[in-house]
Amino acid sequence: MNSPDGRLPIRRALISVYDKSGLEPLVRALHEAGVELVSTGGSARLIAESGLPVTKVEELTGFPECLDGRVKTLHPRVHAGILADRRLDSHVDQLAELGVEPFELVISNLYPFTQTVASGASPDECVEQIDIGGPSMVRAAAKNHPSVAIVTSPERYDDVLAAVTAGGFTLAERQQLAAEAFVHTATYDVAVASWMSNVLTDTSAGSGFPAWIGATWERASVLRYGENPHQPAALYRSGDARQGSGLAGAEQLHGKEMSFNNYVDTDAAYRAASDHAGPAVAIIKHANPCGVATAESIAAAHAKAHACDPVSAFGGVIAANRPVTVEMAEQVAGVFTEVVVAPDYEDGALEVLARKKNLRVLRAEPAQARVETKQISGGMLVQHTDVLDAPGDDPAGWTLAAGEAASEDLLADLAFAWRAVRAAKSNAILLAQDGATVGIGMGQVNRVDSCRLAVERANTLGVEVASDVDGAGGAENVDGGGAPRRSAGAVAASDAFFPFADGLQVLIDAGVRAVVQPGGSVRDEEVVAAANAAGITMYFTGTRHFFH
Ligand SMILES: NC(=O)c1ncn([C@@H]2O[C@H](COP(=O)(O)O)[C@@H](O)[C@H]2O)c1NC=O
Repeated sequence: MNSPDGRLPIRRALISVYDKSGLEPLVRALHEAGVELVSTGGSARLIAESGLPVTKVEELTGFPECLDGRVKTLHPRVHAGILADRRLDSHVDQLAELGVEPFELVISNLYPFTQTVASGASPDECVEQIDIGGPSMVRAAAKNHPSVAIVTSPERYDDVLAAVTAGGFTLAERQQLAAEAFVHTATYDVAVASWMSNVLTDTSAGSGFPAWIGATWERASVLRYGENPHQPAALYRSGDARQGSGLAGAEQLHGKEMSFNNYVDTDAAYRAASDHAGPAVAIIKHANPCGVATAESIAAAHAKAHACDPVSAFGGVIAANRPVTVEMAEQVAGVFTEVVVAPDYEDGALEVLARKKNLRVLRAEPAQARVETKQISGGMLVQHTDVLDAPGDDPAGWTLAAGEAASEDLLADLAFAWRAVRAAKSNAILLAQDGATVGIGMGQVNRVDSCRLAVERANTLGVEVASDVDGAGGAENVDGGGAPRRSAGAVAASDAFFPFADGLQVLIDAGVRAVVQPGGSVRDEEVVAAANAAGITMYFTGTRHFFH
Protein backbone atom coordinates (compact mmCIF):
# COMPACT_ATOMS: atom_id res chain seq x y z
CA MET A 1 0.00 0.00 0.00
CA ASN A 2 2.94 2.35 0.60
CA SER A 3 5.05 4.02 -2.08
CA PRO A 4 8.87 3.80 -1.78
CA ASP A 5 8.99 6.97 0.33
CA GLY A 6 6.22 5.55 2.52
CA ARG A 7 3.38 7.72 1.22
CA LEU A 8 0.06 6.40 2.40
CA PRO A 9 -2.95 7.74 0.44
CA ILE A 10 -5.49 9.46 2.69
CA ARG A 11 -8.96 7.99 2.24
CA ARG A 12 -10.53 8.49 5.64
CA ALA A 13 -9.97 11.19 8.27
CA LEU A 14 -11.09 11.46 11.89
CA ILE A 15 -11.59 15.05 12.94
CA SER A 16 -12.12 16.17 16.54
CA VAL A 17 -10.83 19.65 17.29
CA TYR A 18 -11.49 22.20 19.99
CA ASP A 19 -9.74 24.98 18.06
CA LYS A 20 -11.79 25.09 14.89
CA SER A 21 -9.80 27.81 13.16
CA GLY A 22 -9.06 26.96 9.54
CA LEU A 23 -11.23 23.85 9.73
CA GLU A 24 -13.86 24.79 7.16
CA PRO A 25 -11.50 25.27 4.18
CA LEU A 26 -9.54 22.20 5.21
CA VAL A 27 -12.51 19.83 5.34
CA ARG A 28 -13.89 21.28 2.12
CA ALA A 29 -10.61 20.54 0.35
CA LEU A 30 -10.41 17.09 1.92
CA HIS A 31 -13.93 16.31 0.74
CA GLU A 32 -13.15 17.54 -2.76
CA ALA A 33 -10.12 15.23 -2.77
CA GLY A 34 -12.43 12.31 -1.99
CA VAL A 35 -11.52 11.90 1.68
CA GLU A 36 -14.30 10.51 3.88
CA LEU A 37 -14.85 12.66 6.98
CA VAL A 38 -15.68 11.21 10.40
CA SER A 39 -16.07 13.65 13.25
CA THR A 40 -17.23 14.42 16.81
CA GLY A 41 -20.09 16.67 18.04
CA GLY A 42 -19.15 20.30 17.43
CA SER A 43 -16.60 19.53 14.73
CA ALA A 44 -19.14 17.38 12.85
CA ARG A 45 -21.71 20.17 13.18
CA LEU A 46 -19.34 22.66 11.58
CA ILE A 47 -18.61 20.26 8.73
CA ALA A 48 -22.31 19.56 8.15
CA GLU A 49 -23.13 23.27 8.29
CA SER A 50 -20.53 23.76 5.58
CA GLY A 51 -22.70 21.53 3.43
CA LEU A 52 -20.30 18.61 3.45
CA PRO A 53 -21.08 14.97 4.14
CA VAL A 54 -19.81 13.76 7.51
CA THR A 55 -20.15 10.59 9.56
CA LYS A 56 -20.68 11.33 13.23
CA VAL A 57 -18.55 9.27 15.57
CA GLU A 58 -21.68 8.07 17.35
CA GLU A 59 -22.99 6.64 14.07
CA LEU A 60 -19.70 4.80 13.76
CA THR A 61 -19.68 3.47 17.31
CA GLY A 62 -23.40 2.95 17.74
CA PHE A 63 -22.92 4.58 21.11
CA PRO A 64 -24.04 8.12 21.93
CA GLU A 65 -21.66 10.83 23.03
CA CYS A 66 -22.44 11.03 26.73
CA LEU A 67 -21.55 12.41 30.15
CA ASP A 68 -21.32 15.98 28.84
CA GLY A 69 -18.79 14.96 26.21
CA ARG A 70 -16.57 13.00 28.60
CA VAL A 71 -17.11 9.99 26.36
CA LYS A 72 -17.13 10.58 22.61
CA THR A 73 -14.30 8.83 20.84
CA LEU A 74 -13.32 6.41 23.61
CA HIS A 75 -14.55 3.35 21.74
CA PRO A 76 -12.82 0.32 20.17
CA ARG A 77 -14.35 1.10 16.77
CA VAL A 78 -12.53 4.42 16.83
CA HIS A 79 -9.30 3.24 18.44
CA ALA A 80 -8.99 0.03 16.40
CA GLY A 81 -9.35 2.20 13.29
CA ILE A 82 -6.49 4.38 14.51
CA LEU A 83 -4.22 1.75 15.99
CA ALA A 84 -4.21 -1.00 13.36
CA ASP A 85 -0.72 -1.44 12.00
CA ARG A 86 -1.43 -1.73 8.30
CA ARG A 87 1.97 -3.30 7.67
CA LEU A 88 0.69 -6.43 9.46
CA ASP A 89 -1.65 -8.74 7.60
CA SER A 90 -3.01 -9.95 10.94
CA HIS A 91 -4.14 -6.42 11.83
CA VAL A 92 -5.68 -5.85 8.42
CA ASP A 93 -7.51 -9.19 8.68
CA GLN A 94 -8.79 -8.42 12.17
CA LEU A 95 -10.15 -5.06 11.05
CA ALA A 96 -12.01 -6.84 8.25
CA GLU A 97 -13.41 -9.43 10.67
CA LEU A 98 -14.52 -6.70 13.07
CA GLY A 99 -15.92 -4.54 10.29
CA VAL A 100 -13.72 -1.61 11.30
CA GLU A 101 -12.54 0.87 8.68
CA PRO A 102 -9.04 2.28 9.27
CA PHE A 103 -8.14 5.99 9.38
CA GLU A 104 -5.13 7.36 7.53
CA LEU A 105 -5.44 10.81 9.07
CA VAL A 106 -6.41 12.06 12.53
CA ILE A 107 -6.83 15.77 13.16
CA SER A 108 -7.28 16.73 16.78
CA ASN A 109 -6.37 19.45 19.25
CA LEU A 110 -7.25 19.54 22.91
CA TYR A 111 -9.54 21.34 25.34
CA PRO A 112 -8.02 24.67 26.48
CA PHE A 113 -6.91 23.59 29.93
CA THR A 114 -4.15 26.20 30.42
CA GLN A 115 -6.35 29.07 29.27
CA THR A 116 -9.15 27.91 31.58
CA VAL A 117 -6.79 27.86 34.56
CA ALA A 118 -5.42 31.30 33.61
CA SER A 119 -8.97 32.69 33.48
CA GLY A 120 -9.34 32.01 37.22
CA ALA A 121 -11.99 29.34 36.70
CA SER A 122 -13.11 27.12 39.58
CA PRO A 123 -11.40 23.75 40.17
CA ASP A 124 -14.43 21.91 38.77
CA GLU A 125 -14.35 24.00 35.61
CA CYS A 126 -10.61 23.37 35.23
CA VAL A 127 -11.03 19.64 35.73
CA GLU A 128 -13.75 19.58 33.08
CA GLN A 129 -11.22 21.00 30.64
CA ILE A 130 -8.85 18.07 31.10
CA ASP A 131 -9.20 16.40 27.74
CA ILE A 132 -9.21 12.61 27.90
CA GLY A 133 -10.48 11.35 24.57
CA GLY A 134 -8.37 13.83 22.59
CA PRO A 135 -4.97 12.83 24.02
CA SER A 136 -5.96 9.17 23.68
CA MET A 137 -6.61 9.62 19.96
CA VAL A 138 -3.56 11.79 19.46
CA ARG A 139 -1.25 9.37 21.24
CA ALA A 140 -2.75 6.38 19.45
CA ALA A 141 -2.32 7.97 16.04
CA ALA A 142 1.19 9.17 16.88
CA LYS A 143 2.18 5.69 18.04
CA ASN A 144 0.81 4.24 14.84
CA HIS A 145 2.54 6.75 12.57
CA PRO A 146 3.63 4.01 10.14
CA SER A 147 -0.06 3.81 9.22
CA VAL A 148 -1.61 7.12 10.31
CA ALA A 149 -0.78 10.81 10.05
CA ILE A 150 -1.62 12.88 13.14
CA VAL A 151 -2.16 16.63 12.91
CA THR A 152 -2.49 18.70 16.09
CA SER A 153 -2.05 22.25 14.85
CA PRO A 154 -4.06 24.33 12.36
CA GLU A 155 -0.66 25.59 11.18
CA ARG A 156 -0.24 22.18 9.54
CA TYR A 157 -3.45 22.31 7.49
CA ASP A 158 -1.66 23.53 4.37
CA ASP A 159 0.70 20.57 4.67
CA VAL A 160 -2.29 18.24 4.92
CA LEU A 161 -3.69 19.56 1.67
CA ALA A 162 -0.31 19.30 -0.02
CA ALA A 163 0.03 15.72 1.21
CA VAL A 164 -3.43 14.73 -0.02
CA THR A 165 -2.52 15.99 -3.48
CA ALA A 166 0.85 14.22 -3.36
CA GLY A 167 -0.70 10.87 -2.51
CA GLY A 168 -0.34 11.06 1.26
CA PHE A 169 2.32 12.00 3.79
CA THR A 170 5.68 10.29 3.52
CA LEU A 171 6.81 8.14 6.41
CA ALA A 172 9.34 10.80 7.42
CA GLU A 173 6.57 13.40 7.50
CA ARG A 174 4.35 11.15 9.60
CA GLN A 175 7.24 10.61 12.01
CA GLN A 176 7.66 14.36 12.34
CA LEU A 177 3.94 14.86 12.89
CA ALA A 178 3.98 12.09 15.51
CA ALA A 179 6.82 13.81 17.36
CA GLU A 180 4.85 17.08 17.31
CA ALA A 181 1.80 15.22 18.58
CA PHE A 182 3.64 13.79 21.57
CA VAL A 183 5.02 17.26 22.33
CA HIS A 184 1.41 18.51 22.19
CA THR A 185 0.17 15.92 24.70
CA ALA A 186 3.30 16.06 26.87
CA THR A 187 3.04 19.85 27.18
CA TYR A 188 -0.63 19.43 28.02
CA ASP A 189 0.10 16.82 30.67
CA VAL A 190 2.83 18.95 32.25
CA ALA A 191 0.29 21.76 32.59
CA VAL A 192 -2.30 19.43 34.11
CA ALA A 193 0.18 17.71 36.44
CA SER A 194 1.64 21.05 37.59
CA TRP A 195 -1.81 22.44 38.35
CA MET A 196 -2.80 19.24 40.13
CA SER A 197 0.29 19.22 42.33
CA ASN A 198 0.48 22.96 43.01
CA VAL A 199 -3.04 24.31 42.94
CA LEU A 200 -5.61 21.57 43.32
CA THR A 201 -3.54 19.92 46.01
CA ASP A 202 -0.32 20.79 47.82
CA THR A 203 2.37 18.17 47.33
CA SER A 204 5.02 20.33 48.96
CA ALA A 205 4.40 19.04 52.49
CA GLY A 206 4.47 22.63 53.65
CA SER A 207 7.83 23.40 51.99
CA GLY A 208 6.40 25.48 49.16
CA PHE A 209 8.21 23.22 46.69
CA PRO A 210 6.09 20.61 44.92
CA ALA A 211 7.11 16.96 44.95
CA TRP A 212 7.53 17.08 41.18
CA ILE A 213 8.36 19.86 38.75
CA GLY A 214 7.62 19.65 35.06
CA ALA A 215 8.65 22.15 32.46
CA THR A 216 8.61 22.34 28.71
CA TRP A 217 11.07 24.26 26.57
CA GLU A 218 10.90 25.09 22.90
CA ARG A 219 13.98 25.73 20.84
CA ALA A 220 13.95 29.38 19.81
CA SER A 221 17.24 29.42 17.92
CA VAL A 222 20.45 27.54 17.37
CA LEU A 223 23.38 29.72 18.37
CA ARG A 224 26.69 29.91 16.55
CA TYR A 225 28.36 28.37 19.58
CA GLY A 226 28.21 28.38 23.35
CA GLU A 227 30.39 30.01 25.98
CA ASN A 228 33.39 28.96 23.86
CA PRO A 229 33.59 28.21 20.14
CA HIS A 230 33.96 24.47 20.70
CA GLN A 231 30.65 24.29 22.57
CA PRO A 232 27.52 23.86 20.38
CA ALA A 233 24.60 25.80 21.86
CA ALA A 234 20.97 26.76 21.39
CA LEU A 235 18.40 29.04 23.01
CA TYR A 236 15.21 27.50 24.38
CA ARG A 237 12.14 29.45 25.35
CA SER A 238 9.93 28.48 28.22
CA GLY A 239 6.92 26.61 26.81
CA ASP A 240 4.49 28.45 29.08
CA ALA A 241 6.05 31.93 28.72
CA ARG A 242 3.95 34.55 27.04
CA GLN A 243 5.25 35.22 23.56
CA GLY A 244 7.58 38.19 23.70
CA SER A 245 8.13 38.10 27.43
CA GLY A 246 11.59 38.32 28.94
CA LEU A 247 14.90 38.21 27.15
CA ALA A 248 14.23 34.87 25.44
CA GLY A 249 11.23 36.50 23.79
CA ALA A 250 13.01 39.76 22.93
CA GLU A 251 12.64 41.35 19.54
CA GLN A 252 15.96 41.97 17.81
CA LEU A 253 15.67 45.23 15.94
CA HIS A 254 19.16 45.43 14.50
CA GLY A 255 22.57 43.85 14.37
CA LYS A 256 24.36 40.55 14.30
CA GLU A 257 22.90 37.36 15.69
CA MET A 258 22.97 37.16 19.51
CA SER A 259 25.62 34.87 20.93
CA PHE A 260 25.44 32.67 24.03
CA ASN A 261 27.56 35.13 26.03
CA ASN A 262 25.50 38.05 24.72
CA TYR A 263 22.40 36.43 26.22
CA VAL A 264 24.09 35.81 29.56
CA ASP A 265 25.39 39.39 29.78
CA THR A 266 22.18 40.94 28.52
CA ASP A 267 20.18 39.05 31.12
CA ALA A 268 22.49 40.35 33.85
CA ALA A 269 22.32 43.88 32.43
CA TYR A 270 18.55 43.96 32.23
CA ARG A 271 18.25 42.64 35.75
CA ALA A 272 20.65 45.31 37.02
CA ALA A 273 18.90 48.18 35.23
CA SER A 274 15.47 46.95 36.27
CA ASP A 275 16.44 47.08 39.94
CA HIS A 276 16.01 50.86 39.96
CA ALA A 277 12.80 52.86 39.92
CA GLY A 278 14.12 55.98 38.17
CA PRO A 279 15.80 56.04 34.75
CA ALA A 280 18.74 53.65 35.08
CA VAL A 281 21.44 52.14 32.91
CA ALA A 282 23.68 49.17 33.60
CA ILE A 283 26.76 48.27 31.57
CA ILE A 284 27.84 44.65 31.88
CA LYS A 285 30.94 42.68 30.96
CA HIS A 286 31.28 38.99 31.71
CA ALA A 287 28.00 39.13 33.68
CA ASN A 288 29.42 41.77 36.05
CA PRO A 289 28.66 45.48 36.04
CA CYS A 290 31.29 47.99 35.03
CA GLY A 291 28.85 50.82 35.57
CA VAL A 292 25.35 51.34 36.92
CA ALA A 293 23.71 54.72 37.30
CA THR A 294 20.42 56.50 37.76
CA ALA A 295 19.65 60.07 36.71
CA GLU A 296 16.86 62.37 35.66
CA SER A 297 17.15 61.19 32.07
CA ILE A 298 18.19 57.90 30.53
CA ALA A 299 20.96 59.62 28.55
CA ALA A 300 22.41 61.10 31.74
CA ALA A 301 22.18 57.72 33.45
CA HIS A 302 24.12 56.20 30.56
CA ALA A 303 26.80 58.89 30.68
CA LYS A 304 27.26 58.36 34.40
CA ALA A 305 27.31 54.56 34.12
CA HIS A 306 29.88 54.78 31.32
CA ALA A 307 32.07 57.14 33.31
CA CYS A 308 32.45 54.54 36.08
CA ASP A 309 34.80 52.44 34.00
CA PRO A 310 35.13 53.43 30.35
CA VAL A 311 37.96 50.96 29.85
CA SER A 312 35.77 47.97 30.68
CA ALA A 313 32.68 49.42 29.00
CA PHE A 314 34.43 48.79 25.68
CA GLY A 315 32.61 45.81 24.16
CA GLY A 316 30.01 45.84 26.90
CA VAL A 317 26.31 45.15 27.03
CA ILE A 318 24.09 48.08 27.92
CA ALA A 319 20.61 47.84 29.45
CA ALA A 320 18.26 50.75 30.00
CA ASN A 321 15.07 50.58 32.03
CA ARG A 322 13.46 53.36 29.97
CA PRO A 323 13.06 53.88 26.23
CA VAL A 324 16.37 54.82 24.65
CA THR A 325 16.43 58.44 23.47
CA VAL A 326 18.33 59.85 20.51
CA GLU A 327 20.69 61.51 23.00
CA MET A 328 21.54 58.21 24.66
CA ALA A 329 21.81 56.49 21.27
CA GLU A 330 24.37 59.08 20.12
CA GLN A 331 26.43 58.43 23.26
CA VAL A 332 26.25 54.66 22.79
CA ALA A 333 27.17 54.92 19.11
CA GLY A 334 30.45 56.49 20.14
CA VAL A 335 31.57 53.42 22.10
CA PHE A 336 32.11 49.89 20.80
CA THR A 337 29.17 48.02 22.30
CA GLU A 338 27.95 44.45 21.81
CA VAL A 339 24.27 44.76 22.77
CA VAL A 340 21.75 47.41 23.77
CA VAL A 341 18.54 46.24 25.41
CA ALA A 342 15.64 48.43 26.46
CA PRO A 343 11.86 48.34 26.75
CA ASP A 344 11.65 50.58 23.68
CA TYR A 345 13.38 53.15 21.45
CA GLU A 346 12.19 56.69 20.89
CA ASP A 347 11.82 58.00 17.35
CA GLY A 348 15.19 58.28 15.67
CA ALA A 349 17.13 56.40 18.37
CA LEU A 350 17.13 53.12 16.51
CA GLU A 351 18.37 54.81 13.35
CA VAL A 352 21.31 56.24 15.28
CA LEU A 353 22.16 52.85 16.79
CA ALA A 354 21.72 51.15 13.42
CA ARG A 355 24.68 53.14 12.11
CA LYS A 356 26.72 50.53 13.96
CA LYS A 357 26.45 47.51 11.69
CA ASN A 358 27.23 44.89 14.28
CA LEU A 359 25.56 46.38 17.35
CA ARG A 360 22.72 44.13 18.48
CA VAL A 361 19.67 46.14 19.46
CA LEU A 362 16.92 44.41 21.41
CA ARG A 363 13.49 45.44 22.54
CA ALA A 364 12.54 43.34 25.55
CA GLU A 365 9.93 43.31 28.23
CA PRO A 366 11.49 42.69 31.64
CA ALA A 367 10.09 39.51 33.14
CA GLN A 368 11.35 37.99 36.33
CA ALA A 369 10.50 34.38 37.07
CA ARG A 370 9.18 33.69 40.56
CA VAL A 371 11.63 30.86 40.99
CA GLU A 372 15.07 30.30 39.55
CA THR A 373 17.07 27.15 39.02
CA LYS A 374 20.70 26.24 38.86
CA GLN A 375 21.85 23.03 37.28
CA ILE A 376 24.23 20.86 39.26
CA SER A 377 25.49 17.43 38.30
CA GLY A 378 22.59 15.03 38.51
CA GLY A 379 20.01 17.61 39.51
CA MET A 380 19.10 21.19 39.95
CA LEU A 381 18.71 23.66 42.75
CA VAL A 382 15.50 25.66 42.92
CA GLN A 383 15.00 28.85 44.86
CA HIS A 384 12.66 31.79 44.97
CA THR A 385 14.18 34.53 42.85
CA ASP A 386 16.09 37.17 44.81
CA VAL A 387 14.00 40.32 44.67
CA LEU A 388 14.61 43.71 46.25
CA ASP A 389 11.48 43.83 48.36
CA ALA A 390 12.65 42.78 51.82
CA PRO A 391 12.21 45.32 54.66
CA GLY A 392 16.01 45.68 54.58
CA ASP A 393 15.89 46.84 50.98
CA ASP A 394 14.17 50.06 52.03
CA PRO A 395 16.28 52.57 54.00
CA ALA A 396 13.27 53.00 56.30
CA GLY A 397 13.98 49.47 57.51
CA TRP A 398 17.73 49.99 58.11
CA THR A 399 19.40 50.19 61.50
CA LEU A 400 21.99 52.88 62.16
CA ALA A 401 24.94 50.84 63.44
CA ALA A 402 27.65 53.53 63.61
CA GLY A 403 28.14 57.27 63.19
CA GLU A 404 25.62 59.96 62.50
CA ALA A 405 22.36 59.41 60.68
CA ALA A 406 22.84 60.14 56.99
CA SER A 407 21.48 63.29 55.37
CA GLU A 408 18.78 62.86 52.75
CA ASP A 409 21.30 62.99 49.89
CA LEU A 410 23.69 60.60 51.54
CA LEU A 411 20.87 58.19 52.32
CA ALA A 412 19.75 58.34 48.68
CA ASP A 413 23.26 57.40 47.58
CA LEU A 414 23.37 54.55 50.07
CA ALA A 415 19.98 53.34 48.85
CA PHE A 416 21.25 53.44 45.26
CA ALA A 417 24.44 51.57 46.21
CA TRP A 418 22.41 48.94 48.04
CA ARG A 419 20.16 48.36 45.01
CA ALA A 420 23.16 48.29 42.67
CA VAL A 421 25.49 46.02 44.64
CA ARG A 422 23.48 42.88 43.99
CA ALA A 423 24.28 43.22 40.29
CA ALA A 424 27.89 42.31 41.07
CA LYS A 425 28.98 38.74 41.69
CA SER A 426 29.84 37.96 45.31
CA ASN A 427 31.88 38.94 47.18
CA ALA A 428 30.70 42.35 46.05
CA ILE A 429 31.70 45.80 47.28
CA LEU A 430 30.32 48.77 45.38
CA LEU A 431 31.32 52.42 45.74
CA ALA A 432 28.89 55.07 44.56
CA GLN A 433 28.49 58.82 44.35
CA ASP A 434 25.55 60.85 43.14
CA GLY A 435 23.49 57.88 41.97
CA ALA A 436 26.32 56.28 40.02
CA THR A 437 28.80 53.54 40.70
CA VAL A 438 32.39 54.75 40.86
CA GLY A 439 34.20 51.56 41.80
CA ILE A 440 33.09 47.93 41.88
CA GLY A 441 34.98 45.05 43.45
CA MET A 442 33.37 41.76 42.48
CA GLY A 443 33.83 38.03 42.44
CA GLN A 444 36.70 37.83 44.92
CA VAL A 445 37.09 34.91 47.29
CA ASN A 446 37.48 37.20 50.28
CA ARG A 447 35.77 40.49 51.06
CA VAL A 448 38.92 42.44 51.81
CA ASP A 449 40.15 41.87 48.24
CA SER A 450 36.79 43.06 46.90
CA CYS A 451 37.24 46.24 48.97
CA ARG A 452 40.73 46.76 47.58
CA LEU A 453 39.52 46.16 44.05
CA ALA A 454 36.60 48.58 44.41
CA VAL A 455 38.91 51.29 45.73
CA GLU A 456 41.58 50.68 43.15
CA ARG A 457 39.08 50.75 40.32
CA ALA A 458 37.44 53.88 41.71
CA ASN A 459 40.78 55.66 41.72
CA THR A 460 42.29 54.48 38.47
CA LEU A 461 39.56 53.89 35.93
CA GLY A 462 37.06 56.67 36.07
CA VAL A 463 36.65 59.73 33.96
CA GLU A 464 35.03 63.00 34.81
CA VAL A 465 31.43 63.17 33.76
CA ALA A 466 30.66 66.17 31.61
CA SER A 467 29.26 68.97 33.72
CA ASP A 468 26.11 69.17 31.60
CA VAL A 469 25.05 65.70 32.72
CA ASP A 470 22.41 66.24 35.34
CA GLY A 471 23.10 65.15 38.87
CA ALA A 472 26.63 63.98 38.03
CA GLY A 473 29.10 64.57 40.78
CA GLY A 474 32.13 65.38 38.70
CA ALA A 475 35.53 64.76 40.17
CA GLU A 476 36.56 66.69 43.22
CA ASN A 477 39.60 64.59 44.00
CA VAL A 478 42.00 64.19 41.14
CA ASP A 479 45.40 62.58 41.43
CA GLY A 480 48.46 64.10 39.82
CA GLY A 481 48.01 61.40 37.13
CA GLY A 482 44.59 62.77 36.13
CA ALA A 483 42.26 59.97 37.25
CA PRO A 484 39.73 61.26 39.75
CA ARG A 485 40.23 59.79 43.22
CA ARG A 486 36.60 58.84 43.51
CA SER A 487 36.76 56.67 46.59
CA ALA A 488 37.07 59.79 48.74
CA GLY A 489 33.61 60.92 49.76
CA ALA A 490 31.91 57.90 48.14
CA VAL A 491 29.44 55.62 49.86
CA ALA A 492 29.92 51.84 49.90
CA ALA A 493 27.58 48.88 49.85
CA SER A 494 28.56 45.33 50.70
CA ASP A 495 26.35 42.48 49.48
CA ALA A 496 26.98 40.52 52.70
CA PHE A 497 28.36 41.30 56.15
CA PHE A 498 32.01 42.13 56.84
CA PRO A 499 33.40 39.07 58.66
CA PHE A 500 36.28 41.21 59.98
CA ALA A 501 37.01 44.91 60.22
CA ASP A 502 39.86 44.63 57.69
CA GLY A 503 37.73 45.11 54.58
CA LEU A 504 35.91 48.06 56.09
CA GLN A 505 39.27 49.55 57.07
CA VAL A 506 40.34 49.50 53.40
CA LEU A 507 37.23 51.54 52.58
CA ILE A 508 37.78 53.92 55.52
CA ASP A 509 41.39 54.49 54.46
CA ALA A 510 40.19 55.28 50.95
CA GLY A 511 37.92 58.04 52.25
CA VAL A 512 34.53 56.32 52.07
CA ARG A 513 32.14 58.24 54.27
CA ALA A 514 29.17 55.92 54.69
CA VAL A 515 28.59 52.20 54.37
CA VAL A 516 25.53 49.99 54.08
CA GLN A 517 25.81 46.27 54.73
CA PRO A 518 23.60 43.49 56.09
CA GLY A 519 25.34 43.13 59.48
CA GLY A 520 25.03 39.88 61.35
CA SER A 521 28.69 38.85 61.64
CA VAL A 522 29.90 37.43 64.95
CA ARG A 523 32.45 40.25 64.81
CA ASP A 524 29.93 43.01 64.13
CA GLU A 525 31.16 44.75 67.26
CA GLU A 526 34.70 44.98 65.84
CA VAL A 527 33.37 46.25 62.53
CA VAL A 528 31.13 48.84 64.20
CA ALA A 529 34.05 49.96 66.40
CA ALA A 530 36.19 50.56 63.30
CA ALA A 531 33.41 52.63 61.74
CA ASN A 532 32.95 54.65 64.91
CA ALA A 533 36.67 55.19 65.29
CA ALA A 534 36.78 56.60 61.76
CA GLY A 535 33.66 58.68 62.32
CA ILE A 536 31.81 57.22 59.33
CA THR A 537 28.15 56.31 59.09
CA MET A 538 27.19 52.65 58.83
CA TYR A 539 23.76 51.10 58.36
CA PHE A 540 22.71 47.47 58.75
CA THR A 541 20.03 46.22 56.38
CA GLY A 542 19.48 42.79 57.93
CA THR A 543 19.12 41.45 54.36
CA ARG A 544 21.80 39.88 52.20
CA HIS A 545 22.05 39.78 48.41
CA PHE A 546 24.62 37.20 47.38
CA PHE A 547 24.76 36.70 43.62
CA HIS A 548 26.83 33.84 42.24
N1 LIG B 1 -14.25 12.24 25.60
C1 LIG B 1 -13.87 11.91 24.42
O1 LIG B 1 -14.02 10.78 24.03
C2 LIG B 1 -13.31 12.96 23.53
N2 LIG B 1 -12.97 12.71 22.28
C3 LIG B 1 -12.51 13.86 21.74
N3 LIG B 1 -12.57 14.83 22.68
C4 LIG B 1 -12.20 16.24 22.48
O2 LIG B 1 -13.32 16.94 22.03
C5 LIG B 1 -12.93 18.09 21.30
C6 LIG B 1 -13.77 18.23 20.07
O3 LIG B 1 -15.10 18.18 20.40
P1 LIG B 1 -16.22 18.71 19.43
O4 LIG B 1 -15.92 18.11 18.11
O5 LIG B 1 -17.49 18.19 20.03
O6 LIG B 1 -16.16 20.21 19.45
C7 LIG B 1 -11.46 17.94 21.00
O7 LIG B 1 -10.76 18.89 21.77
C8 LIG B 1 -11.16 16.51 21.44
O8 LIG B 1 -9.84 16.44 21.98
C9 LIG B 1 -13.05 14.30 23.81
N4 LIG B 1 -13.27 15.02 24.93
C10 LIG B 1 -12.75 14.86 26.15
O9 LIG B 1 -12.16 14.04 26.68
